[in-house]
Amino acid sequence: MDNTIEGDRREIDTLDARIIELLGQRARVSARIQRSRTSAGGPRTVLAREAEILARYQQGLGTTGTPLALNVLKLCRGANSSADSALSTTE
Ligand SMILES: O=C(O)C(=O)C[C@]1(C(=O)O)C=C[C@@H](O)C=C1
Repeated sequence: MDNTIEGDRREIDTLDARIIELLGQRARVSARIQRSRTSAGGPRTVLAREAEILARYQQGLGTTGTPLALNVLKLCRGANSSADSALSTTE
């Protein structure tokens, strides 16, 4: 029983590490888009695009998908700041 729980926890830890890595990767791609748009004089955020993303998370994960998507977007908007060292590793 304990062995099964320990094994499953190791699997969860591995999955969480992958999710964190993917979120960092997403944030770096998002920062690239935002930099490109703002350096051309555009806005940092595009609400229509964010609405598409919210809808996709909700479709895939149900109502919990919405706050999750909002936090993913928040993370990715913040990744543009040079003070954010946790996400600033190169791709
Ligand atoms: O798709 C874009 O245009 C982005 O800038 C990326 C992104 C995102 O992280 O998904 C970030 C900010 C925008 O408000 C919309 C979406």
